Amino acid sequence: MRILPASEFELKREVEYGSPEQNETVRRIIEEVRQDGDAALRRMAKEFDRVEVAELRVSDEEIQAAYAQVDAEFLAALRQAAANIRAFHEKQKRTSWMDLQPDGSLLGQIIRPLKRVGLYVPGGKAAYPSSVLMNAIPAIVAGVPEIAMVTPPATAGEEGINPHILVAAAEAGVKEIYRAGGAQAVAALAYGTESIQPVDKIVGPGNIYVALAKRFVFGVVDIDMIAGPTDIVVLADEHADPEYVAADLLAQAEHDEMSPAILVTTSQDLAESVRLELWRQLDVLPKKAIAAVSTATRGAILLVNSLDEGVDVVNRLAPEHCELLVQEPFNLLPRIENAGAIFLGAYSTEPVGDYFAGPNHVLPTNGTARFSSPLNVDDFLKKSSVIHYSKEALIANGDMIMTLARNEGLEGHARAVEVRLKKEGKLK
Ligand SMILES: NC(=O)c1ccc[n+]([C@@H]2O[C@H](COP(=O)([O-])OP(=O)(O)OC[C@H]3O[C@@H](n4cnc5c(N)ncnc54)[C@H](O)[C@@H]3O)[C@@H](O)[C@H]2O)c1
Ligand SMILES: N[C@H](CO)Cc1c[nH]c[nH+]1
Ligand SMILES: [Zn+2]
Repeated sequence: MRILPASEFELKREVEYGSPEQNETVRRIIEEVRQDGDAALRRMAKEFDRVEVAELRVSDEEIQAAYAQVDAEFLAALRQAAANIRAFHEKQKRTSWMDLQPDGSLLGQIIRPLKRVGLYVPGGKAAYPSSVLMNAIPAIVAGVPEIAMVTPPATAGEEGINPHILVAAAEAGVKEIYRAGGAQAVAALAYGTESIQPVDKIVGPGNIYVALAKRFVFGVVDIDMIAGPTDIVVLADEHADPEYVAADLLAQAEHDEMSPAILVTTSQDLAESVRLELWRQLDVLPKKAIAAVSTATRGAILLVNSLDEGVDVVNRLAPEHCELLVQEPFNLLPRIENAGAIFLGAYSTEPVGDYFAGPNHVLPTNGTARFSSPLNVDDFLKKSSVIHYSKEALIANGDMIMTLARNEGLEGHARAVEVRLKKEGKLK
């Protein structure tokens, strides 16, 4: 991994989001699914996942049978993670409110769950039961009545949906699951096919094809955010342990060849030792083939003159994950403005958040933490404003409303008020 001054570093962002070829592929896939429905999903399962899919929907029997294929240790850990995620998201719940004014008018906000949402659970290079929980639990806490989940029909060349994914879905309470991945699954959720009813919103992370497809269908349905290839920035001082830093960078670099893993440090010594550690740890990493590409092409070790400069670099990069491996992490916390999730101190390694602590791991990537938030209960709610004006309130404020309407040249708006004031004999 290259070491360079932070001032010389230009992050390779997906400015146009994906290459022209990837955009073209996704456009074609979406069009084919719109035209051919289930047949297109089956064709693409063959083309991209190398499997024949007969039945798109996973049966209840298959879901139950998956329990026999997972061990007790996994199930216990999954259940504890689910409890932690549920407890965290319960705190995000909101309630409708109504405010009665002294003049008898009533203003308020009604909050309702979305009716039908689609969850994308990635599964191309690795299977992500943790992403099932992270997608489904906030939707369930929000009270969404219909949840459809899609996930690729093969993972890492192995045919079939990984049983751990099915068990995670069952534990979370998701029953409607389809064997479809990539852009084609997103298109199916947005437009519907013979087997898949369209949804109101699509959430969940995925690779560049999934992220692009979500962007394409936005407007037909809502989406949560662009949660594409994962990324991490570690801000470390001379007190950080190079073994920990290297391990945490690789933990994200192993997700995807497109995943940036970046160290920002005030210490030249740490920079050198992390580079050595990275070589050592990469060499024995099972996902070496992926992490070697991401660290070489997107990774970097950036030198800064002070932690203040380091914080500025973090805010400029706006990472999905930011680890503060410094002596006093809480001192820096208030200044980290752009980050999907912030991990403080040597023992808060990023996988604690990926799997277990409770906050959501579906997070904005590619610098979108400047304006997007982690997946949360609000993503599954919609709001309606409630306005009730009493006769007294309209009489008291009608003049001002008419003034504003006439200022915009909208006489019809003014008259809708005027007609009422006239009838009440209150026109000044
Ligand atoms: N941001 C987050 O919150 C978050 C969370 C978890 C995972 N992730 C990311 O999710 C991604 C998972 O990626 P993945 O690939 O393992 O699974 P995936 O399910 O996202 O994508 C697999 C699908 O991509 C499609 N595909 C693959 N190659 C294609 C091609 N050349 N043309 C068209 N379609 C193609 C196939 O249909 C395949 O089923 C990683 O980038 C990981 O970093 C992000
Ligand atoms: N780091 C990924 C994006 O936040 C989530 C994940 C799932 N499993 C392992 N990691
Ligand atoms: Zn991860």
